[in-house]
Amino acid sequence: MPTLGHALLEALHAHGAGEIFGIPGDFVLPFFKTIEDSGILPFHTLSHEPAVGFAADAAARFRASISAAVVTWGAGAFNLVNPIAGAYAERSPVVVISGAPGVGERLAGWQIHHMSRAMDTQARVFREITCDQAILDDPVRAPAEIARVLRSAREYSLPVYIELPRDLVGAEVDPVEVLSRRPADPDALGECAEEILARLRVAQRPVVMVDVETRRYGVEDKVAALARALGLPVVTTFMGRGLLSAHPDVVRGTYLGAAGDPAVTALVEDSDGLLLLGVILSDTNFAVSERRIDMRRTMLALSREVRVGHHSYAAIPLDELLDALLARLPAPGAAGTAPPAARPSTLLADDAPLRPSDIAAAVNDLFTRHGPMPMAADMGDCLFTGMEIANAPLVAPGYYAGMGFGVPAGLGAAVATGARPLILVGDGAFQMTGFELGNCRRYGWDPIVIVFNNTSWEMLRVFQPESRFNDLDDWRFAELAGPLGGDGVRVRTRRELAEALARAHTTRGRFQLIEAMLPRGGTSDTLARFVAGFKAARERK
Ligand SMILES: Cc1ncc(Cc2c([C@H](C)O)sc(CCOP(=O)(O)OP(=O)(O)O)c2C)c(N)n1
Ligand SMILES: [Mg+2]
Repeated sequence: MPTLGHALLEALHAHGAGEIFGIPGDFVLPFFKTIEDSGILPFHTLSHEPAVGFAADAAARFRASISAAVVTWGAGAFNLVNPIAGAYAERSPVVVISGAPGVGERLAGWQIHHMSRAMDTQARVFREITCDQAILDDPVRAPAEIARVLRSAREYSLPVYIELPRDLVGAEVDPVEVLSRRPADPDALGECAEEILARLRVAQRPVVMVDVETRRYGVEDKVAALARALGLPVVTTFMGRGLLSAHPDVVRGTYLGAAGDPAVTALVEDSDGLLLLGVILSDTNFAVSERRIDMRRTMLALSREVRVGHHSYAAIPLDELLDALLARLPAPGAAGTAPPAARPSTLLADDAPLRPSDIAAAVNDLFTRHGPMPMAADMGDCLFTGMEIANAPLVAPGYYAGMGFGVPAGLGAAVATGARPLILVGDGAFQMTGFELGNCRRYGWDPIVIVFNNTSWEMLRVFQPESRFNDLDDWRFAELAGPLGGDGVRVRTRRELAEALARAHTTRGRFQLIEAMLPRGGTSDTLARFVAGFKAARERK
């Protein structure tokens, strides 16, 4: 019989986890020992638990599978709350595993170190930001508990919580079985698919909009096949930027309402048959709409439910819905109807001072010459600038909007994809988690990192220009790169940026930090339009 620690690791692997991120502590040392000795999953320690959460979240997004964040009880786990709240908001199935006091210790009656209020306080906190939980305090029940929780993570594409008492890691248990995901009721599935197709057929201007769940459930190819079979255009949401990047013949662009491409905005807002696949109805996706979306003419598949107009079908997994729709259509023939994506802007490499949109142009040129890199963006103007980069795979906190995500997410991308990532991060966000780059050398990661250094919390300044607290000091990040194991360069002009990016691209084995100096008060074109759209939408209310 395997030990509980082994069985849990084997179960993570069997359910699709590809790696573990974590930081040990005395309550989780036995499990970390099992992780290290067993070699069942590669594991990477980072420097602060928020980064562990962000890296695991990004790995889950790029893998379209579960990932694991392993921490100690109390001080470690509570550091994980914010990234897991963000993973819940953006539907990323991170498995949180927290070591915990042993079963015997809990009965001793002491206040145990790392405890905040009570023995179950931590579990109660995580109950609010995970879809399922298990306290593995009984070796007999533990395998079934693990199986149930891991199935929940995969079915709902949401984080789950497992608490592992340190004195049971070596307990003998039965192996964990892999429970199959619960299928839809065939009749309900058929009725739902036929109703959607009937509505799309009578619509004059049907459109498909995709968001994060199409990545989480690995159905981007099926969505592209559906669009081709029906001859429909596909648009992504702000959060869904980078989706279907392998299918440029069907993707018309990203819907940003008043802040986006007017042709894409009209496509969505004039549509009389909007099929929303995995779309989160959030303000960041829709608040800058020039006109409200008519929900009577909208079909929304999200969280294993399908809403058609104002009635809904329960327990309809997104992949099964797509299979049911495709089964009722002729095999997708020719390529989609999207015109070739407009060639993204290219950089005029002259001595003009840098603006954020120049960074997008420089990255577009790099991707055109050498192919796209997996991207991670933080919150801030770097994310809006990212909307101006060609539709390449991108992870970003587009809805939860938590800063600190970018650098750790880029490290998670390096592990999950095995490719060299490009990280876009503002100076404020870099102050939060940028130092995690110090972990690159021991793992051989060599991301290219572009720091948008405007010595400012610029996004806040755009909303409230009169506040002086948005002024940040100049931390001279490029000079910090060397001691952390990378190379850093500060650039001020478009020519310097182009040269630095070319040099970074040919330098492997060390992270490359390009500190782009930007003026306070200047933003990307997209952020300027987004804020104007947000303010206009607020005034309309
Ligand atoms: C963890 C955290 N703290 C605070 C915020 C609020 C906030 C923003 C959002 C609106 O809530 S945007 C922003 C400034 C970002 O500064 P920087 O990284 O330098 O990027 P840029 O200068 O491009 O704005 C803050 C502080 C946040 N989103 N996440
Ligand atoms: Mg800034």
